[in-house]
Amino acid sequence: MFTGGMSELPRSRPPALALTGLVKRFGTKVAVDGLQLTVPSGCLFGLVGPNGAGKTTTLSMATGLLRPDAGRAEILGRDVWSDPAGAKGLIGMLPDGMRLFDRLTGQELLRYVGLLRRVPETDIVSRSAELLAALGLADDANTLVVEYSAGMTKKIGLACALIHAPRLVILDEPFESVDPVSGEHIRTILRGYVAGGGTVVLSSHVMELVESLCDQLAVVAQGRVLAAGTLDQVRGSSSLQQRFLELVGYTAAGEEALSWLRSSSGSS
Ligand SMILES: Nc1ncnc2c1ncn2[C@@H]1O[C@H](COP(=O)(O)OP(=O)(O)OP(=O)(O)O)[C@@H](O)[C@H]1O
Repeated sequence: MFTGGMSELPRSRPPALALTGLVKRFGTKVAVDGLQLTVPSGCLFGLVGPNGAGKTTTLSMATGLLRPDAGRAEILGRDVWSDPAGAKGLIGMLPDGMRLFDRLTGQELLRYVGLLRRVPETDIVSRSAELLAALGLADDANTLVVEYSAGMTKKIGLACALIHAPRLVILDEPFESVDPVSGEHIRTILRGYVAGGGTVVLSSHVMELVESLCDQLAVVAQGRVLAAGTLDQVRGSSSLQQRFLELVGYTAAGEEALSWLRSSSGSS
């Protein structure tokens, strides 16, 4: 279980995110299996794991989108399930496959989210313009979101997660489908946000990205945390990619695997 940094925190400063004994089953499948995770305030925290490890399910429970079968999720000391308004008011989130009101333009969508989050009108205007410019969406501010590409949709979703300047942002694969230039802009935005005291939790499959961006991380597999802590604590003297493969038990496919695919004497 990860507890890095907690002992130095004053009692009055709860962790940004504390997940305790989280469990979620889908039928007989145990997607999240007693997961424990503590994310200190002010860090950029990466959540990595193989496909089906339980990352999305965990983040959905952490953000109040999915009710756990057991366990607790607390955001800055507020229980997500007994104080949903208090907890959700502190976060911005980019869920996996988020459904947006896509018959609005990008600018209209940001205004709508800003109003829901009680951002003053003048701030909505200035923040929307800044976010759209920073994410390379300024030219498409008046395009309907339904017409956005996958990467553009991801970026407008990220802008929606940030417009109210929350204390914690939880982002499920924020770099998926995003081009390298936009990816660099997103990194800059997230670093600046954390430098200003915010906390980011993001999931990703790209180890190099997590290695270059995150201060701390957790490796999740089969619904449990296998390792967590600072980058150096988790990877030791290996690269994160190498350490990840060791932790999740990667074994190379045998010579005979998919031999038909390598054959030059196929039937057609
Ligand atoms: N709604 C659902 N109904 C049934 N099973 C589900 C459901 N959602 C998730 N699962 C199962 O729970 C497990 C964890 O899924 P989850 O989406 O949380 O993994 P993940 O780590 O986010 O995976 P990926 O990296 O592929 O996005 C998987 O075995 C998945 O098949």
